[in-house]
Amino acid sequence: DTGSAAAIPINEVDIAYVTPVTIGTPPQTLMLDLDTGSSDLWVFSSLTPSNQVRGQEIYSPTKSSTSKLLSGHTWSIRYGDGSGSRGTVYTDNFTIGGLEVKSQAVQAALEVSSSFTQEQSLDGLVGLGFSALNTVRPSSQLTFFDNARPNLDEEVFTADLKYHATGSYDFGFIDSKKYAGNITYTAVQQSPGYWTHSLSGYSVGSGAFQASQISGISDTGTTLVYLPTAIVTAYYRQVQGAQNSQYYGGYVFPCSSTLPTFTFGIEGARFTIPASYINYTRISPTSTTCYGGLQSSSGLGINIFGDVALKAAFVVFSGTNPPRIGFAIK
Ligand SMILES: CC[C@H](C)[C@H](NC(=O)C[C@H](O)[C@H](CC1CCCCC1)NC(=O)CCNC(=O)[C@H](Cc1ccccc1)NC(=O)N1CCC(N)CC1)C(=O)NCc1cnc(C)nc1N
Repeated sequence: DTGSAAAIPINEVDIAYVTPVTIGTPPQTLMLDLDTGSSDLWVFSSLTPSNQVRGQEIYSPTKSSTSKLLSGHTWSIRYGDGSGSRGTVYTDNFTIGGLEVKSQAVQAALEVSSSFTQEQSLDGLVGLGFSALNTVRPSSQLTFFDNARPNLDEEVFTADLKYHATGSYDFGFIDSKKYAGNITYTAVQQSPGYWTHSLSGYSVGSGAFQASQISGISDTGTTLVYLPTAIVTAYYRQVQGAQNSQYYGGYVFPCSSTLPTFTFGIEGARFTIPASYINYTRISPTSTTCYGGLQSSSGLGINIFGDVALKAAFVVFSGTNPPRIGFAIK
């Protein structure tokens, strides 16, 4: 089997991407954020208090003839940005881009934090990290990818995220029309459950490539790129008027400043993030100060290759044994 579905930016600065999925019988369509940085599939539901729902589509298990309560099971998740949710668990038929998993664990929210309530374009998440990170107790549940894997033509899914445009996620095949040249693979460390791998180095603008192993996670659920302070300061040293603002919680600069590109290595291959991706957003609609798409990871305890980096490449998440991740130019 295979599947292919759109990855649609939820706002004008690509803060996140959502993908249409269907749940249950008859199918209920929700827009979910496919997130390689977590492993819970959870949705706004008919059980979510109405004062916590603001425009989101909801999953109603009672309206699905194929839903089953996974009795005695609960879940509770906390994300890197402090947001979180918790609830109960059903199994039901779940489809992404024509690929169906029967009796997928669908985690119905009984409570969501305010930042989820405020994000009306996001109806939940599909965790595509390793199942070890799943928070359902007393028995953890498998991700959509782990459930689909035995029936996939190839044990892969790919991410083709785009800058200010709709991209795609494919399951079970690698679409050669979506990239140029070769795919460069590198090893993945699957513990504790993220897609953890190393960059082989970086360069700023036309500067020399600095070879150095930089370990981090490729995370479609994180908007920006978070790298070691030394690298980030070297980057913003090239930006007129840039400063690391306590007030804004990161590097900001005059929107009129010229930004260099940022290149990262995967083994021997090189991928360049255009300056426009790193000129992430104005700090307010009328401001002339802009917030960078490249920020320091100090304080996170982990480097994160988020959407700002991933949208500069075609990325193959390979569930083979051992797992690996591949990058290609597009
Ligand atoms: C089982 C837990 C699971 C693995 C969890 N995984 C993650 O946190 C990574 C995961 O990819 C999550 C998935 C997000 C969660 C919010 C909703 C969208 C998806 N990523 C993050 O939390 C990264 C930081 N957040 C982000 O990058 C969010 C994403 C977002 C998008 C749209 C709307 C709202 C939020 N972006 C922003 O808040 N932005 C606003 C500010 C702007 N400057 C950048 C964009 C984890 O590591 N949790 C451990 C954890 C707990 N507590 C804390 C405090 N930190 C933690 N790391």
